[in-house]
Amino acid sequence: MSALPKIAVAEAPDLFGSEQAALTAARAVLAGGGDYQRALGELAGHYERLLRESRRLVQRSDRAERSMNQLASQLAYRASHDALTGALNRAAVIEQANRCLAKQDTVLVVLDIDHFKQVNDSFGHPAGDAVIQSVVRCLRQLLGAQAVIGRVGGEEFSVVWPGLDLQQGMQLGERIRAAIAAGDCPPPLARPVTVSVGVSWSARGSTFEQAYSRADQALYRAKRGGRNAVCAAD
Ligand SMILES: Nc1nc2c(ncn2[C@@H]2O[C@H](COP(=O)(O)OP(=O)(O)OP(=O)(O)O)[C@@H](O)[C@H]2O)c(=O)[nH]1
Repeated sequence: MSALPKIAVAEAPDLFGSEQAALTAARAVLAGGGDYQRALGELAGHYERLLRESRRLVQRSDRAERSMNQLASQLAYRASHDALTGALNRAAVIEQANRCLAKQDTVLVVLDIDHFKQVNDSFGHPAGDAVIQSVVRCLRQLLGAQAVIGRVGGEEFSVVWPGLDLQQGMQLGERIRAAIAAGDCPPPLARPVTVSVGVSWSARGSTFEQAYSRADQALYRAKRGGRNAVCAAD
């Protein structure tokens, strides 16, 4: 069997060739004597340049790290928030609710805009979008920035509130219903919309699916009962 031909591997150029040469020359002077001043001068020149370049590289890498961090937090925000309203998206609501339920009893309020299809049909999809945004704005104003407000479907929203009992949950649901019914939506609607609300209370250790399915059944009863109403889960 014939020997395999040797493949020439190109060596990467030494990025610090001239600095290395100056260092070698300085070492030689140090070991055997010679033109100290010249060797030191060359070394100092290279050292200064290296410092300058290093500073520039460190600044550049700091800038790159800052923009990577910004990008990472933007991506994390987009992955957990609804683009139209800035509310938590469904996956983030599930995560937050399960986290709350693992620690304590929790109330889940689910609300759905009444006759929303008519808004879209009468005023167009962009007006419908503005109504969705106004509902979330109203929830934020009413409940504060710390409240866990989510958009769990097209025109369906949720509020997760740990530590409340069912009666307090019903009061919360009623405050939400009343506040939305009292506020005007942006033009061309320029009148209030209403929401139907379902409220469930779940003991610590329950899952989001259990809490949601009971709140959703209550919401369904609120719709069937005539809308613009709050119902508690059995
Ligand atoms: N503008 C807009 N409309 C949406 C969005 N997501 C869902 N929808 C609309 O929401 C409407 C929901 O209609 P339905 O489920 O029939 O409910 P509804 O008309 O609100 O009636 P009820 O819930 O029974 O009171 C549909 O017309 C969807 O197209 C969205 O992001 N923007």
